[in-house]
Amino acid sequence: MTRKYLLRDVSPLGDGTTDVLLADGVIAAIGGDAESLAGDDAVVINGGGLILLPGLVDLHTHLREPGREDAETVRSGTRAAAMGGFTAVHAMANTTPTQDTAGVVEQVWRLGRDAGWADVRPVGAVTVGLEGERLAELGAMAESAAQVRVFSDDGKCVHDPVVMRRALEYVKAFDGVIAQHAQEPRLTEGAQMHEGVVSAELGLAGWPAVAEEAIIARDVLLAEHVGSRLHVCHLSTAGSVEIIRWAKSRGIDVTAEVTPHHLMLTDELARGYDPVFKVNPPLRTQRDVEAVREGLADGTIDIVATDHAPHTREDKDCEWGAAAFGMTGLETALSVVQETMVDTGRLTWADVARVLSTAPARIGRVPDHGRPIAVGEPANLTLVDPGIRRVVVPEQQSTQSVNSPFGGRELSGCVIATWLRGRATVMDGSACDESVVVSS
Ligand SMILES: NC(=O)N[C@@H](CC(=O)O)C(=O)O
Ligand SMILES: [Zn+2]
Ligand SMILES: [Zn+2]
Repeated sequence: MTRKYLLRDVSPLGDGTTDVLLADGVIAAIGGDAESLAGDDAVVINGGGLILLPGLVDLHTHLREPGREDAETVRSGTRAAAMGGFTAVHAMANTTPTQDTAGVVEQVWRLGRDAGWADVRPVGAVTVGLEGERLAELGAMAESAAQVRVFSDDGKCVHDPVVMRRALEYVKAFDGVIAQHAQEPRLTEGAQMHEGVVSAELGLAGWPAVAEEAIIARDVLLAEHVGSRLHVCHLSTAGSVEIIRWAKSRGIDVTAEVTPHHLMLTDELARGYDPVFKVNPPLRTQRDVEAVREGLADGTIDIVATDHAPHTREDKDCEWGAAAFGMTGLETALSVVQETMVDTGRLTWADVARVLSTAPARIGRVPDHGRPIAVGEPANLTLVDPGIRRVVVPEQQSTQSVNSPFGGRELSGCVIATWLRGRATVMDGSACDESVVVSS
């Protein structure tokens, strides 16, 4: 039996205020009868001004287990997810061993279930060992207990067009989707950062926008040709937004994600040679940042996904050229979206629920998440205080790694509480310095 929670005067999707009762794992009442049905034993949260959202769903998380438990584990990564307001995460396949068999994806799924912080949906590798040659056992992963629906060689691009075509065709049988890390490998050999004015000045090898755009253009045409569903990971350039806009206008079944860091940060940050800003795809220009914000606002880009990529100090605290690509993001994603998109008037909180919960749940075919806030629905929810301002301290986060590009920055908003099937995974506002009054 989970406890009952009475949320007084909360604002579902930021629209009006009401009382919400959580009991027996579901939303038991909204409005009038919530108070009377609560009884004496409910935990009461006085939520004046707090926004209630469906639990966030991340389509792109690196949990690093099995293989790199020194950077993150399923337990530490999903705890970070809960702190960030997430109730479900997709665990990327670039683990060691690779998540390319039913056995490995079931292991990751089970670790997530046992940890209990958030539902873990393992992503299956497209090719054996992410090597881009032979298709992995996609059907067996789909039919396993992990119920894999998203397949990706993320970290690497499925660059052989025949392999990509076969994968797109194959996953139709079980309503799966191929999530492509769009990076033309020959155009990015040795690349260290975005190719442009700053890379030329710093003398670092450039990762041109066309290396991303060429693969996206090819893949939307392949998806159209075989009538399959395609998802584009961490889209980062203005040109990519244009291609997706064109593809959608033709009716091609493509979805796309942008990361919080590509919504906020630019390649100017590389000037300090601090590898905390080294990521794949690289931070781009202000013009690209404007384009991805606009694409997210007009629906061209479907979702925000974190690409939470924890790395150890050994792998990050070195010279730029030797450092690993990647940055953490689960505990700052919602704040970055609030600051770049809500506080600027580009998205409403209902839109935030769409881009961070409903749409990723739909793309990943995740049951019980991304649902409306309505009586009878599973109580997968997060409660947010948009009024808080907080400085990010990576060492104090729940993720085991400290490679946050937002360390030392002040951000808006903080998660106060998160519920997974009616059980509180975050309750004391521990993700921020302030908390709402909880009495029981
Ligand atoms: N984003 C990154 O820079 N790194 C990711 C791989 C990836 O998402 O491509 C990682 O696994 O570290
Ligand atoms: Zn990637
Ligand atoms: Zn990734």
